Amino acid sequence: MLIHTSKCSAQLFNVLKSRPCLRSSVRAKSTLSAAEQVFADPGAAEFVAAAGSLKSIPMSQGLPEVIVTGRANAGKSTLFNAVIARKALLHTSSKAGRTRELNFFRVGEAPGKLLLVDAPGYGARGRKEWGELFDNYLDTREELRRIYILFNAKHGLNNFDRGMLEHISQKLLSARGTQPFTLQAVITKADLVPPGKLSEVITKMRKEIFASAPLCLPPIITSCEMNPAFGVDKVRESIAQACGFI
Ligand SMILES: Nc1nc2c(ncn2[C@@H]2O[C@H](COP(=O)(O)OP(=O)(O)OP(=O)(O)O)[C@@H](O)[C@H]2O)c(=O)[nH]1
Ligand SMILES: [Mg+2]
Repeated sequence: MLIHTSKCSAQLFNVLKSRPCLRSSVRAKSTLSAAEQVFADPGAAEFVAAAGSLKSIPMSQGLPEVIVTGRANAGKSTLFNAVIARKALLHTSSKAGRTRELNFFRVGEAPGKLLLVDAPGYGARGRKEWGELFDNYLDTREELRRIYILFNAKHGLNNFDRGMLEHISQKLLSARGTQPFTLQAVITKADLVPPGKLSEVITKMRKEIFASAPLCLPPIITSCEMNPAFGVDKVRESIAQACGFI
């Protein structure tokens, strides 16, 4: 892991801000206030349920939902903790394979504004049954508004990632040509790439994502290790928009 001195963080932040293709990660003032309102009360967020099988997926609460996916250890649970501004509502670990069920979290005071759904990772450390559970959820959940697919900036995309992008792409359009939910890419752990290489790394990942999933929304770049965390406001804004608050 790179050690990030404040000078290094400042340099990284400048790279992130200056690149046109990364500018989407910088605050969009016009829409931020609505997103800020949705996530204004971190203390009100609550764990709702865990589902290890299709049968145990909780009844819909009529709230819009977004789900996260990505290879094991991509930073899925950490990102959702950052989004709701809670340190450890979701369990994270340096060991891949920490999240093993679909975990539902309510945002906002009951009855709530929306649900965040944390999912187990896929790839070499994933399991077939987790993939089936994830697919079942996508195929049946009418409240699903957007899938967030995360890629570690340090590792780039591998064949599992490309396969997952292609797989989800097939579900993005219904037989009638409508889009029941959308797909948003997120590049995590930007702090693990040397600032001088970040633009090149992100440009390459962006092209690869588009090649496998042309309908995927262009990546939001994040780092939850930077202080303050980078790009999380943009993810909040994206969730609020997907769920109809903007
Ligand atoms: N350097 C750095 N580390 C991060 C970042 N985000 C998450 N991590 C670390 O990456 C590790 C994995 O994070 P998790 O959030 O548990 O990852 P996950 O994708 O939920 O993992 P599984 O549940 O096992 O699939 C933890 O040690 C986190 O602290 C980031 O932006 N930068
Ligand atoms: Mg996790």
